[in-house]
Amino acid sequence: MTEITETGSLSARPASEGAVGIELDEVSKVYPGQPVPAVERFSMTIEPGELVMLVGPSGCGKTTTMKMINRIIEPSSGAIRIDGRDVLSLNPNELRRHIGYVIQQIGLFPHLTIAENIATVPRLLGWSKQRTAERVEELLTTVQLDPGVFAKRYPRQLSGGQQQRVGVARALAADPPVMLMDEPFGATDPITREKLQAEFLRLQAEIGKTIIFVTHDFEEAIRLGDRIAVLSERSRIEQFDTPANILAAPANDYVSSFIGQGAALKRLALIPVVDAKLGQPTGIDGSASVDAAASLRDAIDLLVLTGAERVDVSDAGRVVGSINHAAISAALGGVAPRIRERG
Ligand SMILES: Nc1ncnc2c1ncn2[C@@H]1O[C@H](COP(=O)(O)OP(=O)(O)OP(=O)(O)O)[C@@H](O)[C@H]1O
Repeated sequence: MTEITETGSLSARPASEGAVGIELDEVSKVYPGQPVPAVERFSMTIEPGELVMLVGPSGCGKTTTMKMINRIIEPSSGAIRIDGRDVLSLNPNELRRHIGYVIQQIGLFPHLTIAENIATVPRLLGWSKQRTAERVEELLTTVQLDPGVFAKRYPRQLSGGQQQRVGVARALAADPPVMLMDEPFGATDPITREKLQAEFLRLQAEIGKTIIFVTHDFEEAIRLGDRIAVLSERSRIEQFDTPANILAAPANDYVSSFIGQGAALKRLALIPVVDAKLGQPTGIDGSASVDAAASLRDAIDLLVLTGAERVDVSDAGRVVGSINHAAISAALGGVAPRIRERG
């Protein structure tokens, strides 16, 4: 699997060694007293190490679908298997210790320090003090919070974005093979949100967990997901595919309306410059250049910004060709976007 990082470079994203697949088989949920199911016969297979985004409007059943996986909500019918094992046959508490869970409200315990919050599951699992302390330190560093500064603080002494990072660290504490994330960055301002998304992508490139991520933000789904499931009422799957394929060929009007304006521009963000047919270098000394590993959207950006007809493309500081509008259009129409596609 390959993806483009926020800096525009391509990177492999291996599934972590312990990553597991998840299967949902005709899963339904009817809340007591409700005439219609909140989720109706939802089926999906998620590959080990895959990051699947569930995207859909408010009330369509995203959260219910996800919470059935760790049995915070019990399904009314259907089967759920993690690594081939029937989730409904497992002890729910035991199950939840093996599934990381991050939510928008973060849910840190206010009376516990950051270190104690992160240590919640290791403590339940009976880890030694030393092993727990080492893990806490490692995780704080992973989510880019200095342990010396933050370990002993209380949640109220952290900003929203910092608290959200602690939420992610806490979910990762016992190295669960599966992570469920419910609008984890929803409550943060746009700048913090983007930063958290970028950090999260970097982290996932390292840890390769199997992740189900709920969002109502299609842009977020495109940016983060290996595959996106676009859901309508009762968690009906309108399309389940890679971001590139959904943008290139929305299955129906419902999906198109979700994509909104600017589908071509959104697709450009997923295609690397090297996928376009490059021309000869401009030969203009000191002219602006775009990195070969950056996206075609970056190339368009530079063309618009400079007003040039053509800009150079560089690789490791060396000019390897040039790109213009025509080459970018051709890349959109002529080749299948390959970023984020499974390979
Ligand atoms: N405990 C409950 N009892 C009855 N109905 C419920 C309950 N929880 C959720 N619902 C209903 O089930 C449907 C799906 O809710 P769910 O929270 O899964 O949607 P969602 O897509 O996650 O929405 P949002 O994006 O607003 O969080 C909604 O119509 C909701 O009103």
